[in-house]
Amino acid sequence: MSTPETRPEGLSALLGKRPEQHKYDHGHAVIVGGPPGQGGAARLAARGALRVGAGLVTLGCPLRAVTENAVQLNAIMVRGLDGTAGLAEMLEDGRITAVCLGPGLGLGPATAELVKTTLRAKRGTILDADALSRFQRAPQALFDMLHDHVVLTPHAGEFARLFPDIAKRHKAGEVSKLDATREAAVRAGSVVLFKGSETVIAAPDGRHAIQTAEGDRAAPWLATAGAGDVLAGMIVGLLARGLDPLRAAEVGAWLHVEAARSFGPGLIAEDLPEALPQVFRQIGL
Ligand SMILES: NC(=O)C1=CN([C@@H]2O[C@H](COP(=O)(O)OP(=O)(O)OC[C@H]3O[C@@H](n4cnc5c(N)ncnc54)[C@H](O)[C@@H]3O)[C@@H](O)[C@H]2O)[C@@H](O)CC1
Ligand SMILES: Nc1ncnc2c1ncn2[C@@H]1O[C@H](COP(=O)(O)OP(=O)(O)O)[C@@H](O)[C@H]1O
Repeated sequence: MSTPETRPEGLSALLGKRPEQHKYDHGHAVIVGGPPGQGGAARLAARGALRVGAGLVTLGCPLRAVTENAVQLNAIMVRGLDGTAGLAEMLEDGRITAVCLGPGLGLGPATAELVKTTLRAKRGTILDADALSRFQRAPQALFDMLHDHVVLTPHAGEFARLFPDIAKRHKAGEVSKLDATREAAVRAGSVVLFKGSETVIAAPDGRHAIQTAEGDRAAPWLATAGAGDVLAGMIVGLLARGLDPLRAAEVGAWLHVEAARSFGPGLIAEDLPEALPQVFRQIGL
């Protein structure tokens, strides 16, 4: 089976770095992590953001999780946050260009407050994992807060939590994955990236992209714990670098599959960020 090439256009211009630029020219991405013992997902996301080229990456986490994170990170900075007030204070720094919430964040009430605080700061924002699942009981409360610089990245389980009626119609074969994702994007009022071996990305204005990892482009090794956390990190890194939400999601999804294909069988989530330099070489950066 021949799968169409879905390489986004203009990658060199979007991803390259010029000699006269310094790290702040490539943006500062923040990943908000969760409690001690659950930091792996946020650290994976942070590594994805750094490898995709964000100039600076900080993992913000509860004060009691600082030691665990700091002993495992070097190029990625760690900052203890005293709850939502601490996050709000951090986001007063206008050089922070994008924020990722969800991987390993937990499903408690604090997650909803951190999401609210982040969305008020009007930065490029990616909401994944627990930042989506936390709103299962009241998805509209989340949609009411979203703005046009947000990307939601649900897997099928998370998609069904936020858009149960659409998921039901999709499961019954009444709507395609593309139409389901487009409807979800309109309802949410933000870009939605619906994950899977076929990853569909849609914006509320109807623009869309599809990244297929099937047939010639199959990458079944991506079905491994933490692969989605790395994808969230790659997208926040691209948002931090100034790509618009649809482009960041599209380019991130393409790089994610290319990194998996470049590494091959045996892939684990940690390998994905480390495979990016090889992909960048292949596309001539
Ligand atoms: N190394 C780590 O620290 C990891 C931490 N993780 C974190 O663990 C938390 C829970 O995330 P999970 O996604 O595991 O659990 P969730 O509770 O979000 O979803 C898993 C449930 O959804 C169902 N489901 C339906 N369709 C699915 C699909 N296409 N893909 C995945 N699940 C589907 C599954 O059957 C399962 O019952 C998140 O905070 C996440 O970031 C995971 O990402 C795994 C790796
Ligand atoms: N069989 C598959 N083929 C290609 N890509 C896959 C496959 N299964 C999962 N993926 C991709 O791997 C990632 C898994 O993300 P997710 O389900 O959120 O896992 P996690 O929460 O463990 O990180 C997504 O980007 C998804 O598109």
